[in-house]
Amino acid sequence: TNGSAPAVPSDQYDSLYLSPVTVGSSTLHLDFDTGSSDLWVFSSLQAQSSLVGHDYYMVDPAKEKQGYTWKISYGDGSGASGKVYADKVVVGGVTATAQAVEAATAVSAQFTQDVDTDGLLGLAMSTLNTVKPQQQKTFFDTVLKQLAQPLFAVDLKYHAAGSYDFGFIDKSKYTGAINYVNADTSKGWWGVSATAYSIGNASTSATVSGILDTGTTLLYVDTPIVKAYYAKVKGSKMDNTQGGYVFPCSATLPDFSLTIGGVKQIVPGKHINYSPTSAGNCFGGIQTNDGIGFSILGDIFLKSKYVIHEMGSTPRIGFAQQ
Ligand SMILES: O=C(CNCCc1c[nH]c2ccccc12)Nc1scc(-c2ccccc2)c1C(=O)NCc1ccccc1
Repeated sequence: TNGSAPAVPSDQYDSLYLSPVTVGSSTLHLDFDTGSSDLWVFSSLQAQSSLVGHDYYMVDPAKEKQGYTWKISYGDGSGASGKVYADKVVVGGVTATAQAVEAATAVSAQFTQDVDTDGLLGLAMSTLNTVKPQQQKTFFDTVLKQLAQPLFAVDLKYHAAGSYDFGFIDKSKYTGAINYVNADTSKGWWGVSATAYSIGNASTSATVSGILDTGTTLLYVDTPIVKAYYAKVKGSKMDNTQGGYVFPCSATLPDFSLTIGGVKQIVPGKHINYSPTSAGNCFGGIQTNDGIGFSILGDIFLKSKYVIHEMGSTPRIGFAQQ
């Protein structure tokens, strides 16, 4: 089988993208996340006050995986935890009949206040799943064998609705060739490495290793690259109070690219103006990966491409121009 689900920006800045998913008998709007591996949802196990504004999963005690728990925390300090159920999950017509559904009993304020997000659907390797005493499969792993092809394709868009395709490549969603590289899945993520970067039309050799991550909004790369980029943006500065590089909203932003598999993957300058700040300037879509230890190729990087994640005998990533 095959299936496709829309990916709709949650706000005017593309902070995150939401996709409709049937979980049990509820339709929830989840953030598909290639940077983590838990399918967790707001649930009836939480206090009503935490559920205001959210759709949530009505747990059925008969479906509980007794004694199973989960607890996840992310780099921004957000997180959630709870219990585990086995229930039907449907994404774009693709059905997992007994998918591990991680029902929240506690969710951090970062998620509770974001009333549009009813949970996350992890699409990294199942080796990163946090369920104890036994790790559970991601939705993709659960349905893999029933898919016509062992892949999903990510089509996130700039300030517009895109899609996630499961089991097939949609030729109408890209132009030109698909450029494939092997994925490094050894750390549980969809890892890739670049051999150069370019700012405007100046290219520099460098090794940039990172992960593809639909669950992270921005593009985080090594500090020297970030400094070199904003050196080309008049009036830009690192503003610690705002948590990153900012610049005058009228600034012209150069394109940025990473050369992966010998092909320049270009991020248009326009996409690097992420959002206005409360201080009257604009916040950069490229920021430093200080303290993370690798680069995170988040939505800012992804939203100009059609990216195929293929879990064949050798996991591969395919890049094509939207
Ligand atoms: O966790 C994910 C993907 N799921 C995100 C779900 C999510 C976390 N808040 C959310 C808020 C809304 C929607 C989804 C999420 N990716 C990875 S790999 C390494 C790090 C990391 C490790 C150490 C330090 C920093 C990052 C992260 C990370 O924390 N990204 C989020 C982020 C990255 C930078 C800044 C903020 C957040």
